[in-house]
Amino acid sequence: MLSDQTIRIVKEITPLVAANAETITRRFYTLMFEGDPQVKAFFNQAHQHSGGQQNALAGAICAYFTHIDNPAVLMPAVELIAQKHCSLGIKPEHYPIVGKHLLAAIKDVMGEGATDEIIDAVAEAYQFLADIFIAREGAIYDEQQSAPGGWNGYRTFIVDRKVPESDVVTSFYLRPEDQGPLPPFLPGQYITVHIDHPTTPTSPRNYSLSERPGVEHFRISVKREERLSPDAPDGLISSHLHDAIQPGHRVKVGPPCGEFTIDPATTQSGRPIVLLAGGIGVTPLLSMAKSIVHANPDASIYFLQAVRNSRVHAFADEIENLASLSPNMHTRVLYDAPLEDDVENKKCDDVGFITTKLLREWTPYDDADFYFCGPKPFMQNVHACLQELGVDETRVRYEFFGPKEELQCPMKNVG
Ligand SMILES: NC(=O)C1=CN([C@@H]2O[C@H](COP(=O)(O)OP(=O)(O)OC[C@H]3O[C@@H](n4cnc5c(N)ncnc54)[C@H](O)[C@@H]3O)[C@@H](O)[C@H]2O)C=CC1
Repeated sequence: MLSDQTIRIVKEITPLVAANAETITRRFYTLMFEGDPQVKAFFNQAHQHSGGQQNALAGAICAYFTHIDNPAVLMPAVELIAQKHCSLGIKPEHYPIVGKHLLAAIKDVMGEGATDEIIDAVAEAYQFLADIFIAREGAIYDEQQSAPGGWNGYRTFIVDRKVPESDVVTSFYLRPEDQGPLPPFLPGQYITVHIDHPTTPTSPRNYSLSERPGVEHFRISVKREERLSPDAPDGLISSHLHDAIQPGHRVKVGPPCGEFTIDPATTQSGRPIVLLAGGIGVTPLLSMAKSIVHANPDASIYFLQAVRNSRVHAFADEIENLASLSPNMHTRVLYDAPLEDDVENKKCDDVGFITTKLLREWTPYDDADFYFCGPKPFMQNVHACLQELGVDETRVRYEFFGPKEELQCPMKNVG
């Protein structure tokens, strides 16, 4: 338990820390990458470059400090972060490194305001949270290792097949080089892929599994992200996967992780499931839909795919084929930038973005569980529509690829 004094001090400094949180986290990453450059390998530099990682950490610190007297409300966020940490191979020995540089960053930013008493309180609070993460991550590593076909760290996989799904999305079918079994996973989970880029040292990347569990391969479906400039880290790995990784090549893969999941068995209850996919956010939702249909062909599923147009529309046939196996699966396709003959050729059901009206008319919104994934503006839009329909937050789940972000006001989704 944290001491009362620590709780009191942390509460007192929370407004000041919140006002300076991003300055603190930017300073923190600078100090850590200078002082302990070996940890840089864990961090996607595209997320550093965009500021997403710094924002996510700032949000996490603010949330923790705000709820310091009731950390139980942080458990969903702890689970999300613990799963990401395990996907990257974060170990107990990394926590003192982070703690040291975080305290130094707080001291730097707060200056003389950071008294010894304050620094001691923050150190105690940090250690308390670190111990929670270390315990949970230890349990996840144990589960991964002991699962049939499971492992810890990296296992070598062979690219078996490479299948274009649209102009921008390509699927990679991966099978273990050792020909051993694959572990079970929950639909919605991601794997970690580590490839050595020929010119640039890079960190591993998470990709959602787009197939259901129980088939003989893992499948990831990767969107080619735009390279903003030749030096920018954005799109470095996705372009390399598209251009250079071919069938027969080896990649290192970390075991399935992630808490944006659905247990197909729960769909036996008859509650409808609404899956709303924006762009490449379709990948975890496709795995969910296939798993549910496999477990319960009669399940009530509403699968909406929002994409720009037919050129970038991945999995159109796969989703239609799936719906043909399931009498209660309803599909809908929205294009917001249709090509000239897309509407005429009935490639989409509607033109535009998702609206409250569409969800009201097409989904059993007063009863269903909602899962959505897509680019941030898409998720903000869906979230606002669901709020307008009065859908309770307990029936709403969504996932950000990469560092956690907020859909609404900061800290709203932490509890
Ligand atoms: N959950 C996550 O964190 C996800 C992040 N992304 C990232 O977002 C970026 C764009 O992804 P793409 O697949 O190219 O998506 P995209 O830009 O093609 O958009 C997909 C669909 O989202 C909807 N959408 C886009 N902007 C909207 C807005 N302002 N309001 C309402 N709806 C909107 C539209 O229906 C659009 O067709 C990529 O960099 C990708 O990595 C993509 C999917 C999931």
